[in-house]
Amino acid sequence: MKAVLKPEEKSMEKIVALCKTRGFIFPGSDIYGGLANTWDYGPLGARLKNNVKDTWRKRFIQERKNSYEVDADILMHPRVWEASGHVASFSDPLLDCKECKMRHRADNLIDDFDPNAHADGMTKEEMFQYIKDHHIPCPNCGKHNFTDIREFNLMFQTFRGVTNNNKSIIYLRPENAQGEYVNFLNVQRTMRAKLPFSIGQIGKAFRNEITPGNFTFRTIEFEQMEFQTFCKEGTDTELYDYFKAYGKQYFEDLGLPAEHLRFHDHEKLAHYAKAACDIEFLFPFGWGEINGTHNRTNFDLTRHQEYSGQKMEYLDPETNEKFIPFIIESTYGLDRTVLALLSEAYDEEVLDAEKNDVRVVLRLNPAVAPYKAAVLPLSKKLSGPALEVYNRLAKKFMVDFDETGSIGKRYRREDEIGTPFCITYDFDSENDGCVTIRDRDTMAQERVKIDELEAYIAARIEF
Ligand SMILES: Nc1ncnc2c1ncn2[C@@H]1O[C@H](COP(=O)(O)OP(=O)(O)OP(=O)(O)O)[C@@H](O)[C@H]1O
Repeated sequence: MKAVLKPEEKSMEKIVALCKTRGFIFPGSDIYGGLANTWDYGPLGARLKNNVKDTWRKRFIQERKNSYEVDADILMHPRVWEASGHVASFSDPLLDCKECKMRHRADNLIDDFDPNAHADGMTKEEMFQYIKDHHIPCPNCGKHNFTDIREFNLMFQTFRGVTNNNKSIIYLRPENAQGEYVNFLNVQRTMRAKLPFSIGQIGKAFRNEITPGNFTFRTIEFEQMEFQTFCKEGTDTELYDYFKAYGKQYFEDLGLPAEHLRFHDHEKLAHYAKAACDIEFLFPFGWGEINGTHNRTNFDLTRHQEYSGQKMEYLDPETNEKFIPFIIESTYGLDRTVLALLSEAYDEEVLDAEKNDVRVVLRLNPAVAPYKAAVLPLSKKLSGPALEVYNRLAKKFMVDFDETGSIGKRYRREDEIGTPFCITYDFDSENDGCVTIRDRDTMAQERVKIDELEAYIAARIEF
């Protein structure tokens, strides 16, 4: 069901507040005053996130023949990041305000000043000149007095062993992709996979982002759901177009409406890429990338062959040709997807304007809602049999149980956390073996047999 509020009518402050008060997302290291751009998922946020992972696994691994999941280590051989190009060039263009000492990303300063300026197509020098020519002020203090632009590598370094010397440097991976690429041969051989086949992975990535994050949109630790399709050159463009559309459909299936999604084709491409496109979502703060699809050619495997000395070739069983496959990458930011779902689902419905009665409701797709249902005894006297219903359902689904407060208040609490079905056990239930199910979105109620509850819920939470 569509939200009553439009994206521009939603406030990030209210969404952040709801996330904090209802146990979705807390500031990281909260009791120490927080740590910039880190967030912890609470009981409901962790459920929501896991449910999104489940939907992704279903669409990308389970329902696709020739798709294999891996779970590679975060710490990899340092040569991996030399081969991938991250050591040399995974950096942001930064400058400091000489007046207030605030650090900024040059491309963000320009894009915030004029969204049509396309800073992603500019060199460092062009960005500096643009900022100067347009006299762009510091967003913090309003003055225009910046340092030169410097490239700042985004990889977090750490050391293994006891000495902090160059030899022992290792990196926290800044993307999942390399874990899939270095396992290309292992997966191909063990699964006897034939091209085109895909390797997917869900895992953490780390980037030393210094710019403000817009809640969980930009954090220094985040999770990606990645899908790499290995293919023969010549079939790459068709697969690239296919995965752009597949990704958009996945987001729509999750409940993000087509009018709040758009493709953003990249003008400036990384030196190895043949094509790149983001899927952007309309957040309350504007459009933001939630997915990237890239035609990476055979760059990555060629580089790994060069740096590792291992042949990364595929032997075509039909033609007997040997070649290094092309890769179509489709990468999904899990935290950004969760934030998009929360933003889209957040809604306020005026039930009675005179009494200022506004219902806050999270219209989450039931497939990802933290609780699938809540069991509510009408009176505490009914807690015993209601608990039996709860225990039965809890074997199948995440279910909440709430016996405190008026039934109206309990409905509202469940609305706020997106529980699609409230199951009320009343005095008639004892005699007729039925309960009342109230629908979160329509608030319509219907009487359903307790024995049929499981099938009722299962049919409505399928993805
Ligand atoms: N700092 C971050 N915090 C949360 N999610 C992120 C972050 N950086 C990237 N992602 C997610 O990982 C996905 C793939 O990463 P990719 O390297 O393509 O991002 P990116 O183009 O560098 O993102 P951006 O331009 O916003 O920094 C992105 O589509 C996004 O959803």
